[in-house]
Amino acid sequence: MGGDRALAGPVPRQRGDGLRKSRQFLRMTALTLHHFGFSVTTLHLGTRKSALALWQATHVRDRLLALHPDLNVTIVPMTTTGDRQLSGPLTASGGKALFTKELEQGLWEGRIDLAVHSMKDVVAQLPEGLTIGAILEREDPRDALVSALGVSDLGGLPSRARIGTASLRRACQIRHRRPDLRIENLRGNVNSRLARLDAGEYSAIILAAAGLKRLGLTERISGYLPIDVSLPAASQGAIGIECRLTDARTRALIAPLHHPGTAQCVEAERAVTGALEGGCRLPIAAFATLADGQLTLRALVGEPDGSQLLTETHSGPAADLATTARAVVDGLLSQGAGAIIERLLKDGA
Ligand SMILES: NCc1[nH]cc(CCC(=O)O)c1CC(=O)O
Repeated sequence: MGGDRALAGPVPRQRGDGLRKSRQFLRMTALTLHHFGFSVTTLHLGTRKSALALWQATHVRDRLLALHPDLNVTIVPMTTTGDRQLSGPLTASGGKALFTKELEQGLWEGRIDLAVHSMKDVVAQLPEGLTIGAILEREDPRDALVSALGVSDLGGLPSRARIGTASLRRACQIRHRRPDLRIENLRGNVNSRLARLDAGEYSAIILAAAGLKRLGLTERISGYLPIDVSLPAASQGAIGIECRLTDARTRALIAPLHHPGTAQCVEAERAVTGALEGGCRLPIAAFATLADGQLTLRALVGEPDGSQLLTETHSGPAADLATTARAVVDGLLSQGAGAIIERLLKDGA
């Protein structure tokens, strides 16, 4: 390296040489320090400020430090537009991109190197130049019932009981089984939703089991809604780490956290919601499992009032998950999902 140049004598100085040399100097310094047991690698890890987001960020930091003891990881809590607008239905206020945009801006500008997200909150189409560098092993994907009286399933709730959820997906599936229940809008972070239940506003609320478990609130779960009662949202329970596409160093550092089985399921689920313009403006669910290299994908599109609920399930080799996802989407469309989606998107616009 550089030897040929030295033998060839002085080289005319070129524009950009200085910059290249100082970069090279920094790199050599880092390598030398590393050689003597020092490391100057610091990663800035961006996160939202909710308790769940901070738990997830801390979890990713701790797992990175366990893998790379020399690494510095600085957590950078950021406020997103979505966090500032926590009133009214999510569907009316611009959707879930609002929860990731500021973090993605931070990645773009180099203020952070990683952004930790619930994959459920990550939109189908990532901004240019960014990638999900790792998806962690999924936590419990089910929805959980948290009820004031400890009722553990939908059937045990009294007639006309008030149920808190802001999710069209949850509302549609609950109403399908129990048209008498009164679904009421409930937004906010996990702890504020629990506080409103405790204040007596609802008989029960529905939350992702994953969030409750991560926050050490497992004992608040009155019962788990089975997958065939409440099909989960695409990616529910999975944490993703977003980074710059070209940031090879960061991508290499997080690569060991990647869980390929979870990633395949999440990819199949997101293929369905992506193809159907999903997001949180529609009652739409998608959930995949893997067994012996076979991926089974189930998805659902419904009417918010629960009057219609279309489901489709297909299996195929995990290596060919795009074909399975396509079959599920085509099946839903041939059952009439297109008309439901078109009408709901028009009404919501
Ligand atoms: N929409 C908010 C959100 N995003 C991710 C989770 C739960 C954790 C997860 O799915 O990984 C939650 C809360 C909830 O749905 O109860």
